[in-house]
Amino acid sequence: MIIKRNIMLIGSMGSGKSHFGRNLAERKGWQFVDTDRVLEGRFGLPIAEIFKKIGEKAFRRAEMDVLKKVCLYHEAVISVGGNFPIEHRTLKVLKKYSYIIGIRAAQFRIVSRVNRRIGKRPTMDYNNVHAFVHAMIQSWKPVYKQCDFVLDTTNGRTYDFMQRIEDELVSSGVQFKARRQPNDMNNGDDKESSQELKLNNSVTRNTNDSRIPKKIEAHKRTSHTLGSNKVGSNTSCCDKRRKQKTSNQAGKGRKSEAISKQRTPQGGNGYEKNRNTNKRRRRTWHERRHQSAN
Ligand SMILES: Nc1ncnc2c1ncn2[C@@H]1O[C@H](COP(=O)(O)OP(=O)(O)OP(=O)(O)O)[C@@H](O)[C@H]1O
Ligand SMILES: O=C(O)C1=C[C@@H](O)[C@@H](O)[C@H](O)C1
Ligand SMILES: [Mg+2]
Repeated sequence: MIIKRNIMLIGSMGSGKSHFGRNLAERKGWQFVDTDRVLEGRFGLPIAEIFKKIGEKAFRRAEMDVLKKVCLYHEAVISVGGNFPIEHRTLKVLKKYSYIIGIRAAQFRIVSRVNRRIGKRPTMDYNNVHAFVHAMIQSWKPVYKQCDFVLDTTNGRTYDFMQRIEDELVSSGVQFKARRQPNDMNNGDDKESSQELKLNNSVTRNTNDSRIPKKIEAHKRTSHTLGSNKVGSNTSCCDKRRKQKTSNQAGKGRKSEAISKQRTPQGGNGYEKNRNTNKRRRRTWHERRHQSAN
C-alpha cells in the first residue's frame, strides 16, 4: 500500500495548478496551499514585486524553504510555483510525502491563459510569449515523466478533471495519512514522524516534539551547552557548589560543637558565645532546661 500525506500539483506556468488545486482541495475537504500565496503572505508583496525586491536566487531559496515545510502537511492539496526548478533530487524527497500530479496543457492553451494577466509572472517574456512557452514546455517534459500521474488540462471541464484525479487515486491504491490527533500520542505515528524528519534533516528541523516538557528541554539544553562547550567550568561549578554544601555542613558541625562546649553551668546567664563568630546568642528554652538539668 502506498501511503502519502498530501497531493502536490506541479507543472509549467499557466498549466492550471492553482485552479485545480483549489477545486480538488474543496472536493476532498482538505486544506489548499499555494506556495505562491504563502510567499506573498510572508513578504507582504505580490510575486512579481518579491522577485524585483530580492532577486531570483533569493526568491528560489525562499520558495524552497516554503516547499520543505508544506510538503510535510497532512491532507493538503499543494500547488507549487510555475517556475520552480524541480530537480530529480528535490522530486525524490517530495515524493516521499506527496502524491505528485503533473499538470500540463498544450502550448496554445497556456499562451491564452498567461496572456490574461500580463506582468503577473516575472520571468515570462511577454514580448515573445509563444517562443517562451514552447521552451518552457520542453524543459518540463522530463519532469512530467517522474510524476505519479499527469493530467492534461487542455480541453475539458474542471468537474471531469476532478473525477479523473479521484479515479486515479483509487486505482493507484494510494492512502493518505491523516494528521495525528492529540490522543494518538502513543500509537507510534509520532515516533515515525520525528524519525522521518530526522532522516531528512535537509527537509526541516524537528521542532514539534511536544512530548518533551519545556522545563526538561531547557534543562537538557543548558546541560548540553555546559557539558559540551564548557566542560571545565561546568564541573568546577558543580564542584564549588558541592564543596560549599559540605563546608556548610561542616560549619554547622563546628558551630554546634562550639555551642555544646559552652553548655556548661559556667555559661551562666542563659546566653552563650559562639567561638567562631564571636557572637552572643540567647539559649533556647530546651537548652536552658537541659543545662539546668545538668
Ligand atoms: N481548466 C480550466 N478552465 C478554465 N480556466 C482555467 C483552467 N485552468 C486554468 N484556468 C485559468 O488559467 C489561468 C492560469 O491558471 P492557474 O493560475 O491555475 O495556473 P498555474 O499553473 O497555477 O500558473 P502559475 O504557475 O503561474 O501559478 C487562471 O486564470 C485560471 O483561472
Ligand atoms: O515567472 C515566474 O518565475 C513565476 C511565475 C508564476 O507562475 C509563479 O507561480 C512562480 O512562482 C514564479
Ligand atoms: Mg499558480
